[in-house]
Order: sequence, then structure tokens, then C-alpha cells
Amino acid sequence: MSNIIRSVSPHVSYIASEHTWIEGKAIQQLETTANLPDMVQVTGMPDLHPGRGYPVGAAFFSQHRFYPALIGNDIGCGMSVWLTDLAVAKQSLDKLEKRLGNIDGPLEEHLLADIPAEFSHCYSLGTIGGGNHFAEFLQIDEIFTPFSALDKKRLILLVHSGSRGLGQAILEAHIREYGHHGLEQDSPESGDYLNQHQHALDFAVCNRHFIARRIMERLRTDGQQLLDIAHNFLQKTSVNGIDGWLHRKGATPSDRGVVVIPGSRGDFSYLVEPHPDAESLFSLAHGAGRKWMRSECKDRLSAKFTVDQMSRTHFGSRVICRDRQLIYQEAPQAYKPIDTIVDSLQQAGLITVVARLKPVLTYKTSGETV
Ligand SMILES: Nc1nc2c(ncn2[C@@H]2O[C@H](COP(=O)(O)O)[C@@H](O)[C@H]2O)c(=O)[nH]1
Ligand SMILES: [Mn+2]
Repeated sequence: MSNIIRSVSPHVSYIASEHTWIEGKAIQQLETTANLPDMVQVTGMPDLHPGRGYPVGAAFFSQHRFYPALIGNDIGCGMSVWLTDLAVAKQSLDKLEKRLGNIDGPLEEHLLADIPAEFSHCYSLGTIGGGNHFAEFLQIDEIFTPFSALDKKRLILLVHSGSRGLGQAILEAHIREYGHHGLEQDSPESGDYLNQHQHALDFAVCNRHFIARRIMERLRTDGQQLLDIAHNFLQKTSVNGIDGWLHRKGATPSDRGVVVIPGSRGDFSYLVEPHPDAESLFSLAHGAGRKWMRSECKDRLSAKFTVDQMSRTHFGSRVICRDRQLIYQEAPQAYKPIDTIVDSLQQAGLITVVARLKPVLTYKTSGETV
């Protein structure tokens, strides 16, 4: 375990095997963040990559004060996993795509009555959003550890989305007023942020629920939720007997049962059982993590692959993405290989792999943009 959890300095470490690609800039960002006042420990996950000022794929533990900027704009972003009643064997990709149609618009009229009152004015509820958000059908490729809920004959639905414009508005207002200094715990400002943060977390859970519901309705099926877990959030907690604030930015909690670690639309995703551990700040990778910046993807790929070719993967799965920039930005090539991520977590003793999932159909957006 010791050579997988690498120490950069007494307060900074990251988890990586010899095969895990970690960019130097991301480690520099870890160190910069560790120098913030009252920061106690900073740990990078194997999917660590540089972000805008602060790294993504990391957990940060502070005392006395916390830093909303570390959580970022997509407060509550996370993954939910459903075991649907759709039989793997019977599916035609054409039929799935046709029935799914366009789910970028407001929720269907008959679902509006079920929206909790606190979110009834949020028109983005039930929509996936841009960037790396997606909804994906997957099939179980292999089960490694018995997990009663799994059934190889049924399709899995994975939803990745967050708090949409709400989280963005909370962060913008916070930065306008307080910059990047963080907030003293127990101050009125920190109480205000925590209330808004909770509201965004609740919205994100509700959003993923309605996305899954509308998708399953379109496909005339039902399903059972296996998990819903956020990877961008703040938690008041205790680590090694110290009370403080655990910030997760692209880090999945390891103390809440089975989680999913997605790869990309052209790679496997894994269901894993975490082994909670203080050294990793009770966190795991939340995905594969970017290898290429968004801005470089189209230049690197468009001469080699047409949009049509990008809409299929080597698994034979299909990608619905009518945004010609986004389809390149989110290409499988832009992400680290998921097996290097999962292997390092396994070698560090932080997970037991439950199942490997293979993409069947990935939905990004039906909106036509050039
Ligand atoms: N199975 C899929 N996984 C994907 C896809 N696009 C991205 N990803 C993975 O999700 C995480 C999400 O990162 P975040 O920082 O935006 O929360 C990313 O690291 C990838 O590994 C996809 O289409 N299908
Ligand atoms: Mn996310």
C-alpha cells in the first residue's frame, strides 16, 4: 500500500500505481491547495488531473474554516445507478435511440406534479446538462464479487449530472463576495453557504432521479435504484480524531457502500465495494480523469475520425451527441484508461471490484450544434 499512496510532503499525498498517468501540474495544484490556511491534509485520487486553479479528483481536509471554491460550481454532481427491467438480449440500438428521443427539454407535463415544491421553479430539473454529464445504458460484462442486486440479463442505467445552474449561481455569488479566502466555521456566512450547499445537493439528487425516471418512461420500463452518490461536496466530519471539513472535488466517498467508477463512453465502468480508510480521506476516484484538455481534443482527433465514427465505440455501443465540439471533447481518448485507476485503488487495498460494466448506449445531447 505504501508505494501506491505516494507522499509529496507531510500534508500532501496521491494514490497512483506505476501505470497511472498523473500530470505534474495536478500535483502542483495539490501542493498549492495544501498551503491554504488551516488545510490539514490533501490527497489526490488516481484520476487526479488539473482543474481551473484547483485539482479535480482529490479530497481536502481542513480545520476551523472551509473553502467553497474547492467544491466548485457543480455542487452535488454525482452518479446514480439503476438496474432496469430492460432485457439485454432484446434491445435494438435503433429502437432505444428512437424511443429515447430528445431529453434535453423541460420535464414532461405529467411529471411536474411530482417535483418537490422547493424545486418547482427550476426548469432545468430532469435535464443532464453539458460537459461530461451523460446518461448511459450498460450491460454487465463480468461479476467478480457476488452482489445480490445484480442481474446480468438486465441493462444498467447510469446517470451523471449535478446541480446545473443552481450550483453555478451559488459559487458565483460566493466568489463575488468572499473571493477564495474560505469561510470561518460557525460564522453567519458559513451557515448561509452550508444551507445553499445542502439545497444544491438535494437538487442534484432530485435531478438524477427525474432524469432516470423520464428515460425509463420513454423506454416503457421501470427499474430499481442501486445507488446515488455525489462526488463534489463538503462534509463536516472527523479524520484521525480531528474535527474538520472534508471537501471532495471529483472524489467518491468510500464510507457509503458500493459505488460506481465510470471510465468513458468507450471504456469499461466498474462497480466497486470501498474499504473506508483515513489515509485516503475516506475517498476514491470518481472516474478515469482527463488526460487531454477539452480545448485540444478536436484538433487531435478530427483529422482521424469523422463525427459519425465518433458516434460508435469499439464495443459496438452508440453515442447520441449532436454537438460536434462536445463529441470530440468527450472522446474516450481524452480520458485515462480506467483499468489503471481501478488497479491502483485495488493495490492500495481501498476497493474490492464487484462488477465490470460495458457501455451500450450513451446519451449526451440531442441539441444540434456545430
Ligand atoms: N461511462 C462513461 N463515463 C464517462 C463518460 N464521460 C465521462 N465519463 C467519466 O465520468 C467522470 C466524470 O468526471 P466529472 O469530473 O465530470 O465528474 C470522468 O472522469 C470520466 O471518467 C461517458 O460518456 N460514459
Ligand atoms: Mn461530476
